[in-house]
Amino acid sequence: MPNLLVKPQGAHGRVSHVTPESAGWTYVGFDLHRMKPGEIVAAETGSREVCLVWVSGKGKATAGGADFGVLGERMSPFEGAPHALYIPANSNWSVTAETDLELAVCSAPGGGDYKAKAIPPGTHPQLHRGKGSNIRHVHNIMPEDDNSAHSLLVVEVITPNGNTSSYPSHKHDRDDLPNESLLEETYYHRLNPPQGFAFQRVYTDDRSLDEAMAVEDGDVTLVPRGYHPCATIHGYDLYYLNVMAGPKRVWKFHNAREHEWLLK
Ligand SMILES: O=C(O)C[C@@H](O)[C@H](O)C(=O)CO
Repeated sequence: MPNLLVKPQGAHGRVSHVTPESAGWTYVGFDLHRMKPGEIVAAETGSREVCLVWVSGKGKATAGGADFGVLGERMSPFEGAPHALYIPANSNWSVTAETDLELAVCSAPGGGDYKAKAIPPGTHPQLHRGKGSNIRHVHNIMPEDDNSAHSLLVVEVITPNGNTSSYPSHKHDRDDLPNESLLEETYYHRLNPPQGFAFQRVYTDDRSLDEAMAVEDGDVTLVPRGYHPCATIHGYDLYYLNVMAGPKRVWKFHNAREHEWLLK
């Protein structure tokens, strides 16, 4: 099985590159580009649909021949909501950086009759989940109820320092609706301030998979199956961007029974 902790390669250009082949799975792809003003990244989508997320910085976008203008507002993922752009399969896109730009390219198998669409900040209200030291702040970017994609689900989460998230432990690794859906998932992690770290455990009930990872700024983690809670340490907030996809565009998770009391 591939290593579940993917470190960035350098500080400029395409620093993270996760494909279904490299991850040893079927659906989710994730790239992270760090661009300088004037640099261009462009691609054909082919059989996959794509959601571009302006993690930080500004850039001019075109998709499928349409001009979407300059997108991006925030200069840090810890400040406000993101701009994003959905592009269906069999199309193309380009982004020209106007400032230093941290651009995420989230992808999954395409299909259906979907149109390229900008997703500006405020499209989905910010959610606050959990209680006490399990409070975290959620910006949905492409949630399942928006009916605007074939298989991609995209969300970002801020976990304040000292808190947990993706917790109590839950999983989504069985195609058994209405009880549970099967979704692969990537996490793109940022820390504030950046010298910090956090932890993520990926594990199954039988512990045939059980990895505890120290996560640093810019790391990507892979969740092929199993529970995947995160924990931050005092002084360091954690941002992550999740990409999920599977055979059905439904996020139906199963809570670890032994921790469900925390929800009562
Ligand atoms: O609520 C959270 O803490 C975020 C998680 O739900 C995260 O998006 C995830 O684990 C999705 O399965």
